[in-house]
Amino acid sequence: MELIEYADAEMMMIDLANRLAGELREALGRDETASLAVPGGTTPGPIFDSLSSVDLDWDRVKVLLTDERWVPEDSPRSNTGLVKRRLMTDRAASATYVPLYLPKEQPEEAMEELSAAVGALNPISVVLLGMGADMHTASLFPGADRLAEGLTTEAPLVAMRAPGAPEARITLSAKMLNDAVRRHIVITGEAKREALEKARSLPPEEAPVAAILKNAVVHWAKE
Ligand SMILES: O=C1O[C@H](COP(=O)(O)O)[C@@H](O)[C@H](O)[C@H]1O
Repeated sequence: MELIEYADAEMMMIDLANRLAGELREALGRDETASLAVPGGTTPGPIFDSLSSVDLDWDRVKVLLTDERWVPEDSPRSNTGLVKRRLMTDRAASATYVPLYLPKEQPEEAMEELSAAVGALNPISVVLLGMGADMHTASLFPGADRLAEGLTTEAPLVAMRAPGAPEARITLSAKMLNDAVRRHIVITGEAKREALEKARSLPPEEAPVAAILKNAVVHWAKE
């Protein structure tokens, strides 16, 4: 794992957006299309704001989430809603969105269809992940019902329900995340920094982020 510390969060978000754009450009130089997986939650909005205006061959880029909460797109909890509002706008509006949600009662009912589309992207060119202070990443939560499956399966996606999460989730598996060509984790604040340090000496069953730290670049700013 490589750790990059930034003087402030605003600078980190801009730098990281530029770095992701550079890696996507590199991928587009190699292949006909490139893919970018991004987190939801409260952290990545400013990265999306910068990235969306970058001059890139966006019509050759596929965008997906690292995980989704099983709620409709118009819910304030929807990660899809966030990505559509803040990333897939401006120049990035011409990218193709690969969904992690379908309007079905439970994620299991959509698993086959979603897995086929997501599995076809393996290896993802660039993955950006967030992390919670509880050491979850994507929707690989400590104490989740299918955490063991999420950490070991060859499948691209796993449905997940966790004690602290109000709705069912769907998440990229650890394998799908680790297969990515480039992998970044973005965190802010002292609590998450402490959680990251703790995770480094714990097994993934207790600290799921530990499963994807190898060869990842962690970007941290105090706030
Ligand atoms: O629920 C989620 O949480 C994590 C961390 O979110 P943050 O609000 O602490 O930044 C996020 O990475 C994940 O994609 C999201 O579904």
